[in-house]
Amino acid sequence: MKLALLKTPDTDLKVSPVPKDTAPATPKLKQATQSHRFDAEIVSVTKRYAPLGAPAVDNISLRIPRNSYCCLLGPSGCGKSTTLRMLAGHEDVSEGAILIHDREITTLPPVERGTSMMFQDYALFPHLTALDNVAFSLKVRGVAQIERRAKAREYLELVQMDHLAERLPNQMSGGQQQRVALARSLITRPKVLLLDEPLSALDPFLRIRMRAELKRIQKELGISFIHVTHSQDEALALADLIVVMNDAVIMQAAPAREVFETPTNAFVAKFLGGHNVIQSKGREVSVRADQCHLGARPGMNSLSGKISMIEYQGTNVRITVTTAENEDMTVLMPALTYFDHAPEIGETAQMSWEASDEHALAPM
Ligand SMILES: Nc1ncnc2c1ncn2[C@@H]1O[C@H](COP(=O)(O)OP(=O)(O)OP(=O)(O)O)[C@@H](O)[C@H]1O
Repeated sequence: MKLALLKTPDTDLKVSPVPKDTAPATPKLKQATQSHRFDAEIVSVTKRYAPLGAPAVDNISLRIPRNSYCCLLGPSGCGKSTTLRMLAGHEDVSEGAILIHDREITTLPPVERGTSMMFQDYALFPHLTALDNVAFSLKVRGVAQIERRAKAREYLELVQMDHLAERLPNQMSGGQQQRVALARSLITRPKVLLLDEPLSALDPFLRIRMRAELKRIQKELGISFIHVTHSQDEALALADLIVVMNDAVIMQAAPAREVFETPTNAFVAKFLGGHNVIQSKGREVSVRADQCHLGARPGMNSLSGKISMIEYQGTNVRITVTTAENEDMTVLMPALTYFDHAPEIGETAQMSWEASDEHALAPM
């Protein structure tokens, strides 16, 4: 590949301090309209940590449309963090190219790429207040104190932490530190924000609250966020674009609803959960667990097995039917229906589904 061909005229390469005229008293943070088609593009990128070893990322291509919330989702070791680190410039690309706003940045140092990274452990400076932590990168860039503090306040307001501006990190909760870390990574006005498992250190309640906040802030700023996660729920809740990875390659990249409703192959269907992968009339299909029923029904396809697990989930009950071939199938039924005739573990059961709810899977 001739990477030079991908270069576009550079109008925004300089690592300039935030322009002086962009520090309004009230936040006006949305980025100006620009003409690029994609916020980020990955073009046939491969990463090999060892010259002869298996690639950690193997010839992946991805286009992230403007103003997208993109989640990189996949099991441990599939190459998500490596992809993120290559976007950030923390890891060299072995082959291929990366573009941000149509400009090739493959070999540029992190600070010149228009990206910013928010780390899992927040990495705040312990001796600096929230305000000074957020202002820090502007200080490094030579922005005057009054201006950088005004700007830092604006970003603390965005993450609803302005009331704790003078607190040190050890005087803040994990969730509050995370908001400060988010403000700190946004103050340089990145074109794309990279987030490596940003919610994993939070308790489940806070995680759900923060993910709503992340989505709000992403839409408010009008930039793309690329967020690495192991969590299917998190990706489905947040993402405009879900990128499912496995074994160093992209299995599917599509809007959340499309990935859930039409997984491309058995890996995606199983990894997302909520699907049964079934051999039906000589082909492999997925059927959503909430479209499967307990008991044989006329005109429907069915299989038989034994009920091996019943999990009460509040709104729904999740019932596992284990077949003679030792395959676990799931029926997700409304709790109210379940309690009408509560089946029990060990019972022989039929699982049925409409042929029209079958979704054909591509061979892997
Ligand atoms: N610095 C490194 N040197 C050598 N191999 C590495 C390095 N970093 C990652 N790898 C390998 O590259 C592959 C992809 O790792 P990566 O960290 O990108 O996966 P991941 O999907 O982010 O996993 P996790 O969810 O566990 O963080 C793995 O096999 C890993 O062992």
